[in-house]
Amino acid sequence: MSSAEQTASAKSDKPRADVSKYKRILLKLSGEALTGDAEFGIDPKVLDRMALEIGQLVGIGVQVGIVVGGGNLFRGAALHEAGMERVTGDHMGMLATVMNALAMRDALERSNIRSRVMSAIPMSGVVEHYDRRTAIRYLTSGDVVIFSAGTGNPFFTTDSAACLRGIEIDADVVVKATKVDGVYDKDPVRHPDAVKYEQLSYDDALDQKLGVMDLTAICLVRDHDMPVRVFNMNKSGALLNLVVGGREGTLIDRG
Ligand SMILES: Nc1ncnc2c1ncn2[C@@H]1O[C@H](COP(=O)(O)OP(=O)(O)O)[C@@H](O)[C@H]1O
Ligand SMILES: O=c1ccn([C@@H]2O[C@H](COP(=O)(O)OP(=O)(O)O)[C@@H](O)[C@H]2O)c(=O)[nH]1
Repeated sequence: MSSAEQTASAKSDKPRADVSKYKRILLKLSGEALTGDAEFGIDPKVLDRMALEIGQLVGIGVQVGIVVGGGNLFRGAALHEAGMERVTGDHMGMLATVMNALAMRDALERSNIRSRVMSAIPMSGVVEHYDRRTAIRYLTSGDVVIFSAGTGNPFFTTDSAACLRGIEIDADVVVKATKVDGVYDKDPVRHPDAVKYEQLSYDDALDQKLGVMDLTAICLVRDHDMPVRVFNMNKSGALLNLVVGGREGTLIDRG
């Protein structure tokens, strides 16, 4: 554990799982990851697989908060490019994350994993409004908490929301699930010769504009010394492995 992670763990009040390195994590799932083999929307098979992997963490006593993206349905920037007013597009993007969160909760509950959805935008009768202290109470009691509607504000991304919620709930680490194995010196999808980093400092990630996470999100974790691990969610067992201390993906921290 880095000293930052030890500090984060020491100041939290949650029960400790023995086998895991991290006791409370914030998992960021991108909307696109939910599409799987489908052309658009949500692939139930992907949700079921994710529920299984999240259930393994809950099974060893890890407290799991999740921020879901909405890029499989709507992105404000893309809608704006197509002519829509940006703020309206961002509102649609945030509502898309609520739909994904409901689908995720459904998959978790079908796997007998207790879960809650909270929304940064009040949506009475559909989901609970986000409240930090309530969220921490749910996590402490072992429920998975899915944070939806991003930060509730336009011009942000769900990466920033994940970092924000991770800091707020005093998570030990923010874990970002992607389609690639970690952070590379350039986009590995477009450059087959890209080289993967095992570890990267916040400042290097900012200076090199590495593209795997937006810069607002990286500034936030840097300012609050919150470690981030980027890993491949398509690799079966990778999530559990990294939570028990395996060297999965790339660690972004103080360096
Ligand atoms: N330096 C980089 N290292 C790793 N991935 C990168 C990098 N630059 C760009 N990417 C891209 O970022 C994507 C992962 O970010 P993610 O937020 O999951 O995707 P999206 O923005 O499509 O939801 C990868 O699929 C990869 O193509
Ligand atoms: O705090 C937030 C988070 C998200 N969004 C909107 O919601 C969309 C979906 O989120 P994101 O693109 O981060 O999803 P992902 O790429 O993770 O699927 C974004 O494009 C924004 O339009 C927003 O306005 N504020």
